Amino acid sequence: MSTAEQSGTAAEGGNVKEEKRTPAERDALARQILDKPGIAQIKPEFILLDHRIKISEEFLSNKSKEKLEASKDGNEGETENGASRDREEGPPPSKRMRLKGRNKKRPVNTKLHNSKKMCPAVLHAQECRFGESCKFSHDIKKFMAEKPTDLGPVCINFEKFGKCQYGISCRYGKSHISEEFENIINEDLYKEMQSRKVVKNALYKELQHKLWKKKYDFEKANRNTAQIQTEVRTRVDSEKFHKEGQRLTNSGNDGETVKTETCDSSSVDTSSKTDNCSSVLTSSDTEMSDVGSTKQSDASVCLSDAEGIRLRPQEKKLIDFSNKLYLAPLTTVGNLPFRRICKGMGVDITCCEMALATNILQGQMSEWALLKRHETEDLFGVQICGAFPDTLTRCCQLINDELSVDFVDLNCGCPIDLVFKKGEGCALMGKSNKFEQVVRSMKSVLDVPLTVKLRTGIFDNKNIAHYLVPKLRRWGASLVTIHGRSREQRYTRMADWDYIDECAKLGAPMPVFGNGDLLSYEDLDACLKTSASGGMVARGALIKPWIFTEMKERRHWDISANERFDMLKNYVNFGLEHWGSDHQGVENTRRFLLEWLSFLYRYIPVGLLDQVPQKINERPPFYVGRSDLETLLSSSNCGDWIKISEMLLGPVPEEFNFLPKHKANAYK
Ligand SMILES: Cc1cc2nc3c(=O)[nH]c(=O)nc-3n(C[C@H](O)[C@H](O)[C@H](O)COP(=O)(O)O)c2cc1C
Repeated sequence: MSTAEQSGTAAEGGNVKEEKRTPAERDALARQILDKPGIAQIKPEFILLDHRIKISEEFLSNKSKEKLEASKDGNEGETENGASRDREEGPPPSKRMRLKGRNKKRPVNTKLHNSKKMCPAVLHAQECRFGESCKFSHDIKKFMAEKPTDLGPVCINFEKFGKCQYGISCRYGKSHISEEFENIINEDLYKEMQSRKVVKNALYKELQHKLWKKKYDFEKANRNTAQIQTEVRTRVDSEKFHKEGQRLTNSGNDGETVKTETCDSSSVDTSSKTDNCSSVLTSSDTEMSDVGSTKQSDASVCLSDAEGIRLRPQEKKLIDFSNKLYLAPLTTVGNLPFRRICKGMGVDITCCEMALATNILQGQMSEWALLKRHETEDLFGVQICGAFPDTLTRCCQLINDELSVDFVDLNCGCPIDLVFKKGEGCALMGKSNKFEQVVRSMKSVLDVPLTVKLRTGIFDNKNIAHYLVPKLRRWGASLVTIHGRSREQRYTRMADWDYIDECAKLGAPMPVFGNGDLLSYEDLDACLKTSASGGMVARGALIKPWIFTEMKERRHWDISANERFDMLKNYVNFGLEHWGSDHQGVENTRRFLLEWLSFLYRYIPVGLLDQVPQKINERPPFYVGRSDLETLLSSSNCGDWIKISEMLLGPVPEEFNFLPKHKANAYK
């Protein structure tokens, strides 16, 4: 039985018999639960057998109070939004249900009807060019009369930038909307902030049009890709020819076939078990020719540019990645406001969420939004994902020429079917020749370092990263990060740090970062005892962003619930800055906050633990915090996350629904 199943069974027992137990029996059961392996060691006095979170009424919105009343009448099973249940209620879901994926059929976010939105032109005191046919409201008085009451007295955008661009539609408009419904501007502050460029990498209209009309000049990328593709293909053909000749000679001699290393010249053989790294070290005959060809092509590609001044390899920007703390790219949750929180907690390297190269090349606004960089992000990279050398190289040229980034990361770890089946993400690991073309071509158009994020391999027990790491060094990667699990494993097992160690040795002197299960400074210490040059933190940062402070100061921080709540307030303010302070901005901020809360609740306060540190895959029994707020923050109940969002962003709109997007927030 798995750890999670064990804990589930124990807790279920607790729920069913709760009414009939004496205090002594309850205590005994609590200890029994605690003694189970894989369960976080919470001090017995905090263990709660009745799992319903008790929250002071002051924290509850009117809607929540109504729901609470309803639940007292017996409708306890469903949470506030009717979407999720307490994790120990009812029979455990079948394997099929668990594997089904929660993000299918997720409820769609409710959107305000266009007639209830102000026309953007009117908002900015301009004339609307659509006139009568405009689908938005032009009636300012009606709009203001119907507008719900403000969510707070202070608008973060007005306070920080001297002007709130959401004008009268701002949900915190009291501070900057005059009695005549005009948007007040603090001119001095506004001018100062305009010149500062707090957020970089926005897509401007002219560039978007060029991309839409396919008028951007990708000559450099196209030329380099074609040249490198020809080189790789010629080498592969000559190797094939050579091998075939050898095979014929040998079969002519004594009938034996010769087994040769397939890794350099063809697709990585993912069907054979390749756990022994020594084979890579000894099969270096092709390595030498590889090194030669890479060097030669790099030189020719980088120095043959006639159109302008190009950087020679030794002039390109170098980054010393070693011993830096790296916040992993995190789709949906690793947004700019969250990265600002982590910067405040001491992280060194930040990276944007994975962006698809094809969408960037098409000038899609939503994809470009992922590439935005805040001024506090002093070592910042963008992560791109794609399948083909030409698209990825063009995307790199665009990033290199138009954006402010310190490095570009190639995603070769994404396991999801949608990406994998297109030959992107993790699939590149299984195509050695294509992988070489991709990395060398991308590298050839970049003036900043190229980094690569890998998994141990595609299939369980068939590790292939050790083949690829030395090659990536030769192809020009400046850093490789290895997530110590295969695509097939997802999060079902602990990351394999011994294997990461072996790969890091093979990659030297190129730095190799380890990634997987880091949740405390002790975990980082263990990581740095391997040959890895540093650690990348993913879920650990979502569960406790102050992990970076703990790692830097080498201590456990018994952070109070109030401090954690203040952190959420900061996040919400960053969110209103980033997504906007009008209705849509508030609801976007709420949605991303809820996604984050679906990880954050897993933090167990240090002061409650019998055994420090908390481990990432340990599931705690139900417990009470040292205050109502601490208890609320530890709730795994989706309805409680919504309550927290209401404490920060006011009541949810009617028919509000939420289901977390990522399955990785579950213990299994
Ligand atoms: C919510 C979530 C989103 C992720 N998004 C990305 C991503 O966009 N790009 C990527 O390379 N890895 C992504 N990952 C994988 C993580 O970067 C990391 O490799 C993995 O979670 C293992 O690290 P951990 O054990 O510290 O969580 C994501 C992981 C999670 C949990």
